Amino acid sequence: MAETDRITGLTLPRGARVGLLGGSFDPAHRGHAHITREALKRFGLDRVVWLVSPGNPLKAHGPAPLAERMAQARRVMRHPRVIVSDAEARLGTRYTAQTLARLRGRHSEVRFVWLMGADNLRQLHRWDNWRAIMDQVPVGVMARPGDRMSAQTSVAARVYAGARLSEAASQLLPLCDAPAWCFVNLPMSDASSSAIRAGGGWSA
Ligand SMILES: Nc1ncnc2c1ncn2[C@@H]1O[C@H](COP(=O)(O)OP(=O)(O)OP(=O)(O)O)[C@@H](O)[C@H]1O
Ligand SMILES: O=C(O)c1ccc[n+]([C@@H]2O[C@H](COP(=O)([O-])O)[C@@H](O)[C@H]2O)c1
Repeated sequence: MAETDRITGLTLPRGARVGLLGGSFDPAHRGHAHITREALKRFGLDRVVWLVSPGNPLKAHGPAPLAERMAQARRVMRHPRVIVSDAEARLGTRYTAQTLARLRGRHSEVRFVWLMGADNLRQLHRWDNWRAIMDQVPVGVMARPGDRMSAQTSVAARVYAGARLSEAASQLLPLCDAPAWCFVNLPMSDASSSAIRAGGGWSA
């Protein structure tokens, strides 16, 4: 039986292949659920953890309260292999490079994969210490409307071109040593939190 880590609150079996989907989830929507189900299949993951962020360091406006976003995320994503987590708030980290270092330290026998939509790969080089992200864990990138091509020619994609795994080999991603990244095409969802907020559709 896996033990629950007293700091992160996560119960992750030894050797498990665990995808981390970091996000504001302000609010969570069907696009998040869709890429999560795809990631489980395409990257051969045992679990996906939704890391509900205390606040994206690049976004000027703070999100809705964490408890509301967690509750909404749990309503949107009910799946036996998906965990909605406030581990970043528990760890007191906001920057992904730092979060990964702490998670890897506390769950040293887990194979983590950082997951993100193509829009985030496009701007990854603006994140704090971004190369440390690529150098710590394999990264799985999922197509998103409008960003499929630009992401693949982004700064991060070019700098780490030699570490790209072909889409046909996506199942191997969790077993790769970093740096390694893989872009997968999938039936795309145009859902976005900003569109929901703009439509006034956010209700916790
Ligand atoms: N429809 C989607 N297709 C692919 N990836 C997505 C989609 N929606 C969200 N993601 C990815 O999920 C992660 C968390 O996204 P986030 O919580 O910021 O939602 P968002 O819809 O992108 O929000 P916003 O519109 O406020 O930027 C990011 O890596 C993002 O790229
Ligand atoms: O570490 C950074 O500098 C950094 C900058 C921007 C975004 N992130 C992370 O990227 C994830 C997606 O953020 P968001 O707001 O687009 O959902 C979330 O986990 C953020 O903490 C991280």
